[in-house]
Amino acid sequence: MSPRALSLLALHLHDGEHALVRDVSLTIRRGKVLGLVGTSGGGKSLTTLAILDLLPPGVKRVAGLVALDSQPVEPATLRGRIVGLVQQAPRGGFNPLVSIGRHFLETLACDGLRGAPAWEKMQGLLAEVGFERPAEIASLYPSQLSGGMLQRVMLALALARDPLFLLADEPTTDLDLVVQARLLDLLEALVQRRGIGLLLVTHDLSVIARLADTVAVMDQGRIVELQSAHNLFEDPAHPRAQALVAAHRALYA
Ligand SMILES: Nc1ncnc2c1ncn2[C@@H]1O[C@H](COP(=O)(O)OP(=O)(O)OP(=O)(O)O)[C@@H](O)[C@H]1O
Repeated sequence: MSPRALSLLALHLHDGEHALVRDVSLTIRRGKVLGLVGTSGGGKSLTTLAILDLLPPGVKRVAGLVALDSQPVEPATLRGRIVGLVQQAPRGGFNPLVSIGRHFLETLACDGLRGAPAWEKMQGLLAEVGFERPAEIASLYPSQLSGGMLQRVMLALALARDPLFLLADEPTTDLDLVVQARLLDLLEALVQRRGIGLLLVTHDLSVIARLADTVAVMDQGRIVELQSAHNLFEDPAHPRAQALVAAHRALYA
């Protein structure tokens, strides 16, 4: 049976001088959205990257486990096939001299998919993220697409190997509100249609209000609050969570 839950257990990250992430445990469940919010520099991105063992040089995992349905796994083995990754500012995530189509073909070749079946799968993926003329998009180069289009292409690439879980780190930052709303609709549809478990990292509580089932609040490398999205807005317990909700209400109430 395919795994239902992806967990991070008691993660500690260190840069040699300071603890950056302390005792962080999280569980992402299939068909659900776990929001990860908090102050800038709180440790959200490093926590996300640790799930796939993609930490930057100088940052070490000194303790902690990644598990699928409570069975410990080697994080690097999850990349792409079990867990997809979508990051912010997609332009830097593409090779400018390589067409969109070739980006897909290289990813699909990881699973031995080539030729006509690969083209067919690529067109299906591009259609799934809302492109009406997938073949045309595949022929373009990254510089010929807008930021919002590239973000959708990145999402389609993250789905190329049919992952069960998706890690999305600030996927809507830098997009205009209309494009943001479209991307959030798309993520919600993927969770429902494919039964993907989504970790959604954001500093924007309106994104959380729109999509998350459960929310973890991070502050200075620790999770200081973990509860349902509804309760976070109604009754935030930790001062950091209270400050985030108050700031959100001041902006949007
Ligand atoms: N390569 C690195 N080497 C050393 N320290 C790092 C490195 N990358 C990040 N850090 C530090 O680790 C801490 C957590 O950073 P991280 O990027 O995970 O925070 P974040 O919550 O994602 O912030 P933001 O919302 O601004 O993206 C910060 O103090 C940051 O300065």
